Amino acid sequence: MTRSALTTPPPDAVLPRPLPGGPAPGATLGSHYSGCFGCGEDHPTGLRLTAVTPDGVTVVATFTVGTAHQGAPGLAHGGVLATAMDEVIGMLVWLFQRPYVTARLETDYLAPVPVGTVLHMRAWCNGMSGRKAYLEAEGRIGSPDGPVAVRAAALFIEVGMEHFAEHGDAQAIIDEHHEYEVNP
Ligand SMILES: CCCCCCCC(=O)SCCNC(=O)CCNC(=O)[C@H](O)C(C)(C)COP(=O)(O)OP(=O)(O)OC[C@H]1O[C@@H](n2cnc3c(N)ncnc32)[C@H](O)[C@@H]1OP(=O)(O)O
Repeated sequence: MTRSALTTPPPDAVLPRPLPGGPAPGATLGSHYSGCFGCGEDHPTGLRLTAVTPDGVTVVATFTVGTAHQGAPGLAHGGVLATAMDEVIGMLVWLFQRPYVTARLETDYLAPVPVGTVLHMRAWCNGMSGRKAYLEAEGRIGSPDGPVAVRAAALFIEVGMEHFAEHGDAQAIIDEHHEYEVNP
């Protein structure tokens, strides 16, 4: 992965460990919001990704590229592929049981992805330091060990629930996830 210093963990970063009460190995991770473009089951044109965590610290997901996702005729749009990378990384940070948002996303496109492709994605964390999580993802064509078509490195920042209350609709999150409180 061509990664900038901004998405490279510092020497003091630590690797995450599975958290008590987190999903069991092999568990499917639910959507964080039903209206989310990346994972929401109610979104009419979204990617509707679902992910599985094999071990409590990484996630895998598949995304079938459809005609709604084209850039060039017959080929996936690069922005849609970046969205898929952002979302699978977002599903990974959900395992940390604290709210994070994308601060920076870097993407390498290595091969065109035709419509009809099943993209096998994997995301993992390279280290955490304070509020910062340094993350990486890849998408492979056709199978978990197929050719890599897209790679991403990201910096996510932990925020409080007030981030969503101040800038968005925190109540919509709380309505779906009763474990979250805006002013705990
Ligand atoms: C519970 C429901 C979960 C739902 C999840 C949904 C996830 C999403 O939708 S993400 C959407 C897209 N992302 C966003 O909208 C985020 C927009 N950005 C922001 O809100 C802010 O810039 C935010 C929160 C990332 C950082 O702001 P703030 O909290 O004030 O922190 P700030 O002091 O600026 O930065 C903290 C550290 O991160 C670094 N940093 C912040 N942004 C970046 C960046 N883009 N690149 C590199 N470093 C950065 C800062 O330099 C600082 O580093 P240091 O501590 O070493 O000085």
